[in-house]
Amino acid sequence: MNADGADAAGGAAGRTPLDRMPEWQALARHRAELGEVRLRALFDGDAARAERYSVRVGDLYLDYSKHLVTDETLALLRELAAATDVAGLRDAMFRGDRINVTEGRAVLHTALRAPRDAVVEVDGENVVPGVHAVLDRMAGFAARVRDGDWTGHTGARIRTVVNIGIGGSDLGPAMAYEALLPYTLRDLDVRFVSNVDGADLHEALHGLDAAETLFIVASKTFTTIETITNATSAKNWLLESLGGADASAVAKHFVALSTNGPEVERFGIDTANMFEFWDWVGGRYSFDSAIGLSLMIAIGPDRFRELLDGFRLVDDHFRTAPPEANAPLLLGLLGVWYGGFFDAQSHAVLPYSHYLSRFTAYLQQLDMESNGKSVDREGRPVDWDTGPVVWGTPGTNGQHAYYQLLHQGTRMIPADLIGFARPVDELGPELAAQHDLLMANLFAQGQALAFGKTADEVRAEGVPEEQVPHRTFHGDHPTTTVLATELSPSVLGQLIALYEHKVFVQGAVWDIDSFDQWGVELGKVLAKRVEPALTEGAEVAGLDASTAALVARYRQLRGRTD
Ligand SMILES: O=P(O)(O)OC[C@H]1O[C@](O)(CO)[C@@H](O)[C@@H]1O
Repeated sequence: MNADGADAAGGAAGRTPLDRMPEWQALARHRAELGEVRLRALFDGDAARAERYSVRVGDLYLDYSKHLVTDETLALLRELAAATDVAGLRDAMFRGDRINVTEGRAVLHTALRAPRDAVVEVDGENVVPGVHAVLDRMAGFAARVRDGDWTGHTGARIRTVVNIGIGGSDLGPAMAYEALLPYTLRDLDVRFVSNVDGADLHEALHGLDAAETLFIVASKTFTTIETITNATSAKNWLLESLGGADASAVAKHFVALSTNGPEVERFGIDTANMFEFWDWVGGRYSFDSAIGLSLMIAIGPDRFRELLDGFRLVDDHFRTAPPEANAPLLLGLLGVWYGGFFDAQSHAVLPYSHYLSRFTAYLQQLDMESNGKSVDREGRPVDWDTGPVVWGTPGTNGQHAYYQLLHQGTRMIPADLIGFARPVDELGPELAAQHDLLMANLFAQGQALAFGKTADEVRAEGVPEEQVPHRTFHGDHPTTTVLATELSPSVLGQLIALYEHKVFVQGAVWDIDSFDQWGVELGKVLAKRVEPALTEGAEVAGLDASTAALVARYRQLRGRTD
């Protein structure tokens, strides 16, 4: 129960297991009755299918007509959403209920983009004024860095910003920085360091002048070993590079983004240089919080607010659009359909934009850390598949790498094809002209995946009979096409919110806690235990034979054996 006495699981306690729900069983029967679904037949039988199976949200147009579904499928999926109370849990999330049951936390990334006059309460306190206070501080700081008003220890202007963080404290801003490069100050470089492999920091520092470098240490907990290790090395580099400057130099070159003031202070960063956020912001949902500071410096506060507006547009849509036209709900349910009834194990996200080259990596954490769970919210093992493996890279590169498997392999891999009507202005006429070719590829891939090429069509081209099977494309590979106007800050916000809420819908249906991440803990604990074995040859109790042999071999290769 939360402070209001409401059910902490947002009404999910005691829920009938998904696969025993009549609505799930109705879908299973429907799937059996459908048998082989042929998209050619579905399109032939319904001239209006493309129009009917599309939805507009803000600047996004979603075509889901190339999915293996009928009106009945969609109706049954909506019934499943109703039976699993997706809307109830959604409202509980927006309201600030503690729907992250295993951590007892509210899940309020939506409050990060709420308008100033909104009221969102956690334990009776409106969190919105705090959100805007931090945004305003960030805007003030970002403006000073951009204008050259914030200077380093020697009085030099900041020319490079290095964000040190990992997971949700890296992937969002790193992805968005690349996505919005045309909107950035080109003479202010932003680099991202995440890996504890010293090579990452080494390369990021290459060629930098410490006097002109600002480090942003981004960590919700401020205890993440990778980030603290990198930040410590960066601090040492700075002080050394500044000719043995004293610790006061840190105040001009280090700021922190965190929920943990005491740890920030312990690290040696003045909390006056800390931009806070709150435990009700999950790491992978945090990039529109203070964690976005590096991005805000790069694109400026106004553009950052446009990004937040984009998020909010989709939040409002998700809260208010009817189920038939609710884009995140539809996308979530389609994934449930393929995971539950087609044994789809993975989901490809294929952006036809070079600027979105890190988009899928960002979604991997969003989706897989959220929905990679195997017990329900009450801790009972689930008997149904949960989150898929999410993967993909920008088209058209993927076409010349792994699309072969998408077209002719044996696996069911639903995919999202994401493209933009307009190329970015900066490209100039000649490069912008290439955009049509890029988009022709996107449309062609959706078409080929859906409709394939029959053996008769292959024969009609005069292909020798023995080659016909090799050149036949079965088709019926489902895709959603997301066609947006252009890759602007607002559109990026819309896209991310679309996926955030899609992931939410799936977690709600599958009855899992999409907001914890216990699965990352064991590896962290074991790494801490194994490290002394590598460095000092310490005995590690309970080390299995395989790992012990690997450790011994490693020490031998490092010349550390006695
Ligand atoms: O921001 P922090 O606390 O450094 O955590 C970084 C990342 O580590 C994780 O906790 C996983 O280990 C992610 O959920 C999070 O985004």
